Amino acid sequence: MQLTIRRPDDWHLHLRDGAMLERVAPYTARQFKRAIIMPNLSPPVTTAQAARDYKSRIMAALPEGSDFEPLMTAYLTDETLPEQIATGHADGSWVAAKLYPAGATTNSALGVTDIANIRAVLAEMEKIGMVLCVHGEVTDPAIDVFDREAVFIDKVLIPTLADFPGLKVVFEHITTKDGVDFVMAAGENVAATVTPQHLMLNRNALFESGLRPHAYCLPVVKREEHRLAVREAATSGNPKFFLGTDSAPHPMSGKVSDCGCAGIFNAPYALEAYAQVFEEEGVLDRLEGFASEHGPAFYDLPLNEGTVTLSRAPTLVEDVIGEGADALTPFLAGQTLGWHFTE
Ligand SMILES: NC(=O)N[C@@H](CC(=O)O)C(=O)O
Ligand SMILES: [Zn+2]
Ligand SMILES: [Zn+2]
Repeated sequence: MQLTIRRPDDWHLHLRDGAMLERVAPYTARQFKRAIIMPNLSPPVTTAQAARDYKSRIMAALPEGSDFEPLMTAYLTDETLPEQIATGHADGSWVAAKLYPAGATTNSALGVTDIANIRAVLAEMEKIGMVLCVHGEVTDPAIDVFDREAVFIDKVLIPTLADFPGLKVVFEHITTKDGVDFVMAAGENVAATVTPQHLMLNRNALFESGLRPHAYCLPVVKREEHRLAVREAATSGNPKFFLGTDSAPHPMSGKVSDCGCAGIFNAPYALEAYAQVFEEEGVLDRLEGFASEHGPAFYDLPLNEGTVTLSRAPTLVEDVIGEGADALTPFLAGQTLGWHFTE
């Protein structure tokens, strides 16, 4: 049995830089035509020139003959100017801007400390129809880590959309029923991406017979009721929900440590993982919309030409890729998936 779908895109991806970029880019380029490239490098991608330079480094890291297309993003800070964002959008340097609440996740220290500081930027983005990608978690240490997404909706998203009702927002990597309900109730200008891990894991995975650093990402995986709500939304066929892996590689030395980094490296078998979820839900016919159609429609980009094919054959995920301190543990390491990506 084979499943052929229009070539998909990844609407939330970390490719990193330098040697790591060279290692991980081929995995994404193999499965996806385009990806929204997260700007949380160190230092972050805050200028159009930095975005163009980073895009060149990504292109140089692609395998011979690849037609993969990186879609670049701007990292918003308290100092970002509206005209800077608009100019980079108009000249094609970036397609979206990313809001990291300062301190919320990996390399977010220079993010936005208060949404009030970027009001002029948001007004400009609303005017020009530019997408705002959001890491939707509050950073208040008084808020339980499992509640940070839900509180962000009430404290930040709802008031921001009340002020900028036409702003296009992608609520990235949603993890909760609260996130699902919010996106469904919002206007057509609000959508969400969904990762494989938030479809497959609940918070028990963090502690399964011991502490599991490779199941740790942000937003942290939640209770089963939330996983089920996210799964139902992603597989419902609703065009507000689309594929964004949030593949976020960290070397072993970063993951397995006294203070391990957040991030799951799921790029190598991303489509196989999503296909498994859609098959389990009995809606394989909806995978194409989720993976290849809803995202371009929201971003006002053309659908990809061509197809990819998955066959109904086992794929064993390797335990580890590479060696020593630099090794990468892929998502679902050591497990067998029911689908195999062929081309
Ligand atoms: N998702 C993660 O756990 N980590 C991401 C950052 C992010 O997307 O929040 C990373 O860059 O490592
Ligand atoms: Zn994030
Ligand atoms: Zn991310």
